[in-house]
Amino acid sequence: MTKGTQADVNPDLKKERLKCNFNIQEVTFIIDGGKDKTLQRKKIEDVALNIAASIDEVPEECLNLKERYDNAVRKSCVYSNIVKNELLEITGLEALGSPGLRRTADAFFKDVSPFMLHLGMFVPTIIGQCTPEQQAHWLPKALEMQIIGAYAQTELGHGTFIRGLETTATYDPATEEFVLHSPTLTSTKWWAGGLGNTANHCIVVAQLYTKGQCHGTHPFIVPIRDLDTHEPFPGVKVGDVGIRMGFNTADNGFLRFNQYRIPRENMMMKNAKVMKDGTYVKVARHEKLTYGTMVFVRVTLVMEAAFNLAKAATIAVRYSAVRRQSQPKPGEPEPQILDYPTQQHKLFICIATAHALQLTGLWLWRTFEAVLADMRKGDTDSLPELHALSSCLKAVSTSDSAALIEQCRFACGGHGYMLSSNLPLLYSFVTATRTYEGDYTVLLLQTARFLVKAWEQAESGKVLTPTVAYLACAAAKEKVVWSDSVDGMIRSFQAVAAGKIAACAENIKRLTKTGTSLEDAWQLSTVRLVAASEAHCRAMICQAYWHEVTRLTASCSASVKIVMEQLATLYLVYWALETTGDLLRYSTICESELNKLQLKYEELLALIRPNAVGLVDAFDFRDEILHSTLGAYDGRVYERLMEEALKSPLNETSVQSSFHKYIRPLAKGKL
Ligand SMILES: CCCCCCCCCCCCCCCCCC(=O)SCCNC(=O)CCNC(=O)[C@H](O)C(C)(C)COP(=O)(O)OP(=O)(O)OC[C@H]1O[C@@H](n2cnc3c(N)ncnc32)[C@H](O)[C@@H]1OP(=O)(O)O
Ligand SMILES: Cc1cc2nc3c(=O)[nH]c(=O)nc-3n(C[C@H](O)[C@H](O)[C@H](O)COP(=O)(O)OP(=O)(O)OC[C@H]3O[C@@H](n4cnc5c(N)ncnc54)[C@H](O)[C@@H]3O)c2cc1C
Repeated sequence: MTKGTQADVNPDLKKERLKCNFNIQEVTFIIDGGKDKTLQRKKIEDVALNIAASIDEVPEECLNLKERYDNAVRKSCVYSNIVKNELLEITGLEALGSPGLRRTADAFFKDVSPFMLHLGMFVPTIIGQCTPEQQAHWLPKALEMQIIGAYAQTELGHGTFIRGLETTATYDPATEEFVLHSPTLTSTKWWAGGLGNTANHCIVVAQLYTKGQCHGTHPFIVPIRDLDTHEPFPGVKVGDVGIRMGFNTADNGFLRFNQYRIPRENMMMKNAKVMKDGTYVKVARHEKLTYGTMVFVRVTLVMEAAFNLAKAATIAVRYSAVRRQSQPKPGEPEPQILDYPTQQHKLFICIATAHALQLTGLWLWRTFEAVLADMRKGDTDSLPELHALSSCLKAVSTSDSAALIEQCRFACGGHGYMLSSNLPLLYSFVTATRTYEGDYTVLLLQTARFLVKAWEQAESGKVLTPTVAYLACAAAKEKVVWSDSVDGMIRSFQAVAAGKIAACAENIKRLTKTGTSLEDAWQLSTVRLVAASEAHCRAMICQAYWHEVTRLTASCSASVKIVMEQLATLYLVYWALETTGDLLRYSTICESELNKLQLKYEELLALIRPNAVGLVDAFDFRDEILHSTLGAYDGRVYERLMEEALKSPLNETSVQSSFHKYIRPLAKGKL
């Protein structure tokens, strides 16, 4: 963070920091995943952010669309040189996925880099879908930025239903080439980040045809523009998809092929091959391994959701400590808005959710690495559970994060609406995560498939995988008695999830018994299935969050343990109160226990209040990364709002030319 001199800091924020009763650094280490990780992140931030060339003279939002894109490309080039020359030196390939890199990217780009998908999906797909020989060919070029890539899977007509993609890649053994073709308007590739004007290569997901037979979708690396002139190759039509709600510097593009040829070797052949004579050979043991990049990105998106929510919470909590408004007690000074319990209700759940998602995200990452290690040995048994886990966690984390970032904006009143607060841009960026890399509903329904199967296994007494092991108790019809202890609350969330899954399974059974097809019975149950999947995910987050807090604070100072447990308990109580209908239905909770729970929640708000600023300081965001007039470390909110306002192009002259052209003639009756 950029601390400045103490003299510059807003006096209310100074007092807040004196009130904080725990060691902030210890909490930072927990959030980062360990002291070593914090040190590495800070080193990456120091190296990257010392480069002055990235600083914008005019705020990004004051530039027109084309200027914004050009500026984003300029900064992307500066930034990729830093990554290539400095950061990869520090940590090797690991730097690409490091939180340090993710954070410094935000210091450079208030919106999104047009290179984001190059690092975020093009490089990971090369690593995940290429043979070692192919990797040796493509990876150095991509890391050296000799080629820039995008990931074009979605089409105008299909995003969710991958099996319905229409782009074809037909093998021609005579020339040992694939012929890429876009047979219809709806087969046009659409949305790929970096594709519109920036990328010269693209991973294209297309239906593979060889020897007259379709083998389903496969990924190909496709050169689309000349490396020197950057002109699209003949047979390639590429461009920008038009202005979007956010992501306007991400260069999302469209792409069409007209019988466009690429060498056979450009098929990514780790999981399936086409031999020179056109023979198709399946290498992978699991049907869905070509979906691997999506699983990887979904796993990373859970921590991405935590990261963005932590930024919004930092902005809103610091602002709420500085802002004073209203006079609840006559004759007394106006209170800091952070003193209002309703404001605490809006904001403390944001801090707790950022912790919950970060710690669950770290746990998910370790699970992902373990599954990858198994798969390297040829064992794909845990892939279905990873897919189920990553699908629901991606859906719920991105949805919660977007909703709570918007809540942070509301919590900042009118000033939260200013682009200079950074909350609107943050929201437009994060709300897209609910859709991309798998829509919310669609992913919850993927998890639901796994849950219904697990329920059937539980009923027949089979051994269950760890994340659904709780279903065994429910299948044995063991009644859960409500208790407001942490374990009691987690057990009750699990009972809710189990009850909902059981109701779905029963509904499907009932419908099929009366002659409805299984597909129709499934469709008729999807509203319940989504709810069951969400309940399962919530129970899992509660369990993982509490488990991680207990584990990680075991060797911490007592005050850190207390504040971390207060936050985690707040998360559980908040969700119990949000889902009282479910708890009344599936546990023994009653009116008096609900009243007790509400009191407990209000007590927790009061307990967390003195540590609120300390808790957001522990996220350890430098001002360059927050980009916010309301959230800077020194709390000079009003000064910064005024400084930013003066940068508006509309303040360059005291009279606009439109006055002479229109307003004056209008007043004189001459228009
Ligand atoms: C310079 C700056 C740098 C800064 C760096 C900053 C980094 C920031 C981080 C962010 C970067 C990334 C940005 C990303 C931008 C967006 C990119 C995209 O959207 S790309 C586009 C993303 N697009 C999407 O996400 C599209 C979403 N759609 C889909 O993924 C699929 O169509 C589907 C999964 C919904 C269905 O697939 P379908 O083939 O129809 O399958 P069925 O339903 O018929 O199920 C059959 C069986 O298969 C099973 N199974 C399924 N999947 C998997 C799996 N992965 N595994 C295992 N199993 C799987 C399933 O469980 C079932 O099993 P069972 O029950 O039978 O046992
Ligand atoms: C900012 C942004 C960046 C993107 N970047 C990329 C990229 O780089 N590369 C890329 O390939 N793609 C990219 N995408 C595309 C993205 O992956 C898709 O938009 C996403 O997967 C959703 O698919 P869709 O647009 O087809 O939505 P649809 O599937 O058409 O969804 C519309 C509605 O239908 C519902 N629906 C669809 N199917 C079902 C079902 N089976 N059951 C119940 N409801 C259903 C959905 O829940 C949703 O409410 C990007 C999208 C955005 C917004």
